[in-house]
Amino acid sequence: MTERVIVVGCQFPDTGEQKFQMLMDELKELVHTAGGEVVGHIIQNRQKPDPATYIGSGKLEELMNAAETLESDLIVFNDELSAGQVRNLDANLNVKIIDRTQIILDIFANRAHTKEGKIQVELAQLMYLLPRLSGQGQMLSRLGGGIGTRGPGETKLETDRRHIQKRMDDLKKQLEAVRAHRESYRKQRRKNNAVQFALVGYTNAGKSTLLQKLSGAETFQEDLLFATLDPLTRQAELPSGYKVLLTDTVGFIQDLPTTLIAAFRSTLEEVKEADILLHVVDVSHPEAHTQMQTVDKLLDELGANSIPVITVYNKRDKLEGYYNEDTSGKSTITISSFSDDDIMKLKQVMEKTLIEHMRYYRLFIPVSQGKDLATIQQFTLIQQEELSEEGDGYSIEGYVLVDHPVNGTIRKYER
Ligand SMILES: Nc1nc2c(ncn2[C@@H]2O[C@H](COP(=O)(O)OP(=O)(O)OP(=O)(O)O)[C@@H](O)[C@H]2O)c(=O)[nH]1
Repeated sequence: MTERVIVVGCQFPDTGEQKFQMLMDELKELVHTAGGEVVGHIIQNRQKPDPATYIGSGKLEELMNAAETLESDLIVFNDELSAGQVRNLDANLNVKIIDRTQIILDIFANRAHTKEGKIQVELAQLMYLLPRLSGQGQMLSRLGGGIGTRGPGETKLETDRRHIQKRMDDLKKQLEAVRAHRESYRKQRRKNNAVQFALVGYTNAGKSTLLQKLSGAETFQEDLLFATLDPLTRQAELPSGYKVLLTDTVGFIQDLPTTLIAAFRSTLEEVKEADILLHVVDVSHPEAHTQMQTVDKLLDELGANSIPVITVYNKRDKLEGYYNEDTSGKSTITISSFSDDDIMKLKQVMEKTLIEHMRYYRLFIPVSQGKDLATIQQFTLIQQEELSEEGDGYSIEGYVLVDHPVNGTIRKYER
């Protein structure tokens, strides 16, 4: 059954008209992603939120009427509500009420597919719930199912504060264990010296689609926000045949509640591990510029601002007319993920950017050294390989990561 949803938002003086509109539109998309249907919206201009009911009493009455006339099952507020506000609204409205954080949590809960993702979602849900437990009776009676109540932790939520605290401690321990496991995987990767590209970008920019096109592998992808909750890593082959790793990351969103940023830190930490970032931008989105700034700001906060970035303006096919390409000197490319030609061009830019961070080598290797030849072919980016006229060996030109163990083998034949 599709829940009928009314969205409610307040515009305060410090939120510009445009930003407020964007946040409201985004909330509607979030409702859609969570499986609901927006049947109405109520907005109010206020100096500050009403401490008791968030919206003013007149608006509350309007909301009560709308909820009845529109036969809505759910009201979603475009902000984080306090426990008191929820309690007071609950007392006036006969409909389930949730806030922006809860709907994001709900979507995360539905999307988590790895152990780490599930733990993080449950932890974030409990962190959200804990300070709001005072009005327990009403809070818990609201957990009747549907949007805002789903998730790995849903049955465990019906328990007291102490129990929740204990559950959180357990989850944190589990998370540590999962992270230790991932850390060992990272060490392995460093040992193999595989180059890692990470896809970052605003939610729905097309990261999962690009990961799939670049790697040729099947990955989960759909036209819904947050299709990607857990990092996904795939292998991709650059034009020279050099193999790199590509990691997808969770989509950024404006004003992501801080509790969520903390809970999803490890997903975003993948970003810091990357050698090069692909910042995917939906160039057809009217707010593309603001979205880019949001991503840049969050990358800054993560301490990932020293990693080279290739800006990928995606969905060029949705643009009418010519898109004026950025010529600021930064690595940028405008593509459509659906064009094989564009994907090839992007791979060329990726290879070019990567080469800037590698060492050039030139060598001659006798045909008798088959094992070394195979190693060099596997671990370096080869630009040219030619059998000598005498047929006794290969001349090879290429690039190698400066700290890769294969440098030892290369040096034996370099000239
Ligand atoms: N027209 C057009 N649509 C695209 C292009 N690339 C991706 N899409 C569509 O955009 C939607 C979102 O793509 P995803 O790859 O799921 O986006 P994402 O960035 O991974 O999204 P999150 O997981 O929410 O962070 C899907 O419907 C894609 O088919 C493109 O170049 N052109």
